[in-house]
Amino acid sequence: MVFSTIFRSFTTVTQAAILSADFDVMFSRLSVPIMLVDDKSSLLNINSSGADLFRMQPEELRGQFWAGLDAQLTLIQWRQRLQQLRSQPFLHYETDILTENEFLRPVHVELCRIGENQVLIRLTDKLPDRLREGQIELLSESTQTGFWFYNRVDRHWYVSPVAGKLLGLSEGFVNEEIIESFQRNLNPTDWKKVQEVATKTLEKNETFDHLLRIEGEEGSAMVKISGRSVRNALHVTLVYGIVELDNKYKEQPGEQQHISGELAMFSIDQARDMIFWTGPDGSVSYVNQTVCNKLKYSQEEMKDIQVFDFVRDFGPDDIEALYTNLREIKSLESEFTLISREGKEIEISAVVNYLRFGDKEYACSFCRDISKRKAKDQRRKLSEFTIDRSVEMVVWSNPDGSVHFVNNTFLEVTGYTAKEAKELNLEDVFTHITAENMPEMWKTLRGSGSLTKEVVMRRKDGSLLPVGATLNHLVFEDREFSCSLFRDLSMKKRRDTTIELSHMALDSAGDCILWLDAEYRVNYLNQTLLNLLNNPKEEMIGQELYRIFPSLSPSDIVPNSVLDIAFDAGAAGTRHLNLNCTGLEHDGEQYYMLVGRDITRMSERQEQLEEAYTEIRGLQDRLQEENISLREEVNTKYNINKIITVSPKYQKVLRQIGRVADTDATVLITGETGTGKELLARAVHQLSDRVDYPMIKVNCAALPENLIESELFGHEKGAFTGALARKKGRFEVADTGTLFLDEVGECPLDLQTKLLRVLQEGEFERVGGSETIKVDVRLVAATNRDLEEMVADGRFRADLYYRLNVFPISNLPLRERTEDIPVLVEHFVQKFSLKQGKTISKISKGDMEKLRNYPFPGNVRELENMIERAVILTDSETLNIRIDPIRPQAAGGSQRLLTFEEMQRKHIIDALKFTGGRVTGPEGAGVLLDMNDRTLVSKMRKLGIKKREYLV
Ligand SMILES: Nc1ncnc2c1ncn2[C@@H]1O[C@H](COP(=O)(O)OP(=O)(O)OP(=O)(O)O)[C@@H](O)[C@H]1O
Repeated sequence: MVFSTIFRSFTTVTQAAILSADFDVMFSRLSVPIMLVDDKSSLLNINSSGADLFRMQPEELRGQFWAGLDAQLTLIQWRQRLQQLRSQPFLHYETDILTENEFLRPVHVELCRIGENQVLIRLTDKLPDRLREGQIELLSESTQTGFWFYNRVDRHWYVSPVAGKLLGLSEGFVNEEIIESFQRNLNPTDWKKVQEVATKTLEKNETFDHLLRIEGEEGSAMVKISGRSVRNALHVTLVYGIVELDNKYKEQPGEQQHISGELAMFSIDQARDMIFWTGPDGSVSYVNQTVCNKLKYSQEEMKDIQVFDFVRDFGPDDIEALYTNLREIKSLESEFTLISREGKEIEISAVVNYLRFGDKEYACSFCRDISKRKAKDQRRKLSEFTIDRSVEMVVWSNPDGSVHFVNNTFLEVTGYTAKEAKELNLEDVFTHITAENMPEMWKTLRGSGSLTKEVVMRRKDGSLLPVGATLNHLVFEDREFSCSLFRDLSMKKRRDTTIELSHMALDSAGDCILWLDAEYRVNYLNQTLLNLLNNPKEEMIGQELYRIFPSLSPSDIVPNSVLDIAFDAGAAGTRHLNLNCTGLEHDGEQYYMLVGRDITRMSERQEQLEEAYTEIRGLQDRLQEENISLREEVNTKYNINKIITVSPKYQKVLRQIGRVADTDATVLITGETGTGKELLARAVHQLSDRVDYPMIKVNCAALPENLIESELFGHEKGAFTGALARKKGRFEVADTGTLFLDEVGECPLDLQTKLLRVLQEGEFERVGGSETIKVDVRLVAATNRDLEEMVADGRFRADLYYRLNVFPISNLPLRERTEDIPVLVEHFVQKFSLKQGKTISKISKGDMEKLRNYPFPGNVRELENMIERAVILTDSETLNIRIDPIRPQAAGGSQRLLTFEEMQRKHIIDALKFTGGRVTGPEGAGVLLDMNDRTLVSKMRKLGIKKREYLV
């Protein structure tokens, strides 16, 4: 019953408790055979009662396998049992265990699992219970029947005193001597019979009944020995039986009396207790055989000595005091130390009885050797001593909270005396324990077997102390205890605070900190680094280095080195770290610390700076080139900003302009439409000495044939219908300045003749006038036509062509200077954004690439229009541009087919150029285009055409 409680209480014992010294002590103290095995059935611990069943020492058994000791158990069965133990708390079965002498002992096995992988095994010896020797002796005496048995497994003989007497065995017989002694009392024939019977009985499960003549010291007698055997699956384990006098002897009452007296004496002699009869003077009247055996004196020798000779520290005064006491209370219990003949000390516990026969007084003492118990007490004291010196406070308490035991550490820490401590209750000491919650605590403790928590302890002076507590539930000798261990946490708390502070400091450091272990796995990383990685800390600990910095490998981690790395920090983009690597050794382990400074901004600035330098270098180079062509050769009035270019080829063109500008030479600018011929013409004017005088433009293609002459040379009043007043012609207006003849290839042939005259003679007459007018005009002409071809075809006068072609400048199409596209885009975006009041600062890389690859048949004008449209459509910082797919070329011509909108646009612009920007009225573009003025205005708005750009 007691055991089963303990056994069950073990099921709740935690792993920590199993490892504790207390557990070991308790385990070894248990009298029931018990052992602890792991899941591989290896025996971790066994107490001495358990080891006795194997007839071995605990040390010999530890480490052996239960599956080997259990004669019927295989390893597979053991695994099955373990499996069963997962779903049920206990398992029982019957088996045989293999003893040291290779006998099988039948046992009952009880298994229960404790902790994760340990099993507690309780064994119950199933060899038939021995009757207690005392009981047997009683029975023997009253029935005059002797009992005996032979435990074959333990090779243990028991022969009750009556049986011994009947078999004529000598006194003080022990195991091996019994057979020898017995044989001596038998005649050889009987001995042979006995041997045969014994062999048969041990082989089979037999009963026997045998009559033998015993030749004892006190004459011969006929005795009957009966017996039977008990066996297990393999062999007989036990033989037992009785011995009694043959009936014929029993019928003799005198003899019976005699034997009975003898047996009584014999019984006393063989009793386990030491029995002394002593007188008040210290003389020894009688000692039994057990005393002789223990003290190593013979019966005779004992009669010559006094109690003072073998009881330590016991003198005449003591015996007198003892008798005084005995006469009054008749019986007393006391402990003495006996000294054997060899000087060995034997601790005894004695029950001393007072006997009086006539005038003679005796002290009859029944003494039991308690040396073993004393040694145990000694051991207990030693463990208490050890507990007292433990750094942990130990408190054993009862279920009502009253303190059962405290160690010295507890007294030192709390300031209580040992006496005061005994009066304490847990609720006096721990702030969290109250009489109300105590039952709950015990319930939890019983359920889980152990509790660990941080609590606050109240010292005697009322001051509080944080302690770490481990409470264990233990049942010892049928009593429940809580065995609690407390550790002063104030130091730990202080250390924890320091650690916490250091962690906070590391976390709030501006630098990224990463600790790696010897395997280059993450041991710690601070918050700064975590913020960059954007991953939970738990996921990062234990990870390999590349998970943090993919570009780093363990071989890069060299103590005292500095590394610059870039890594992808997700949403935060690419980050640049400057890492300092340090190697450290702690507790014999190697660690590496990487302290990284985020130098992303610095790197970005560096990159920006480098970009800026490159740009500046580029600008410098460009400026240097421009300087050569423009600043050195061209006058300072030249407005370089209006001509945007980075193309070296185009700069050659500009250098030509610079060279010819301040001469009076006629300049012929050729090139595809929209390449900027007019821009070059204006540059020639601006860079010439005539810059302070007007540059007058005449678009030869836009002038109606009937008006062209009067437009160029002017007319007198009434020269033709509608000539209401005299009007100066463009040549006259351009006097001392520059006349720009745009699209000169479109000039009608008769006009070409008149033009030639002006160019050759520098004079002309107004239409309808006779006055010869002389003008000083610098002529710049431009055309997108191949004049040479026209001359060859007779569509252009050769002499005029040579007159114009004094200084030919061939303008480049945009597709031959694609490097100008990005700068022109930027220029136009800026120009139109400003106009539209927008802030557009970006263009996608893809769009820019598309633009660079676009052939721009309409050249810079087409690009300009494209950008203007895009700016109108853009509502963000990034230009929203649509690059039209390239359209086929117009059949037979060099120009591509214009869209309907482009065509309308070109047509309106041409009209505006002709009217000098006038839209409405009799001289407006509406009349030319045969369009209602309001329709034209709205069309222009829709197409983004500004009349002021065409005002002359
Ligand atoms: N290098 C340049 N830098 C800035 N703008 C330019 C450049 N070249 C041309 N442009 C612009 O392109 C548009 C067309 O230029 P321009 O009228 O001079 O060309 P064009 O060759 O005379 O055309 P067309 O043959 O149709 O008369 C104008 O708005 C002009 O300012």
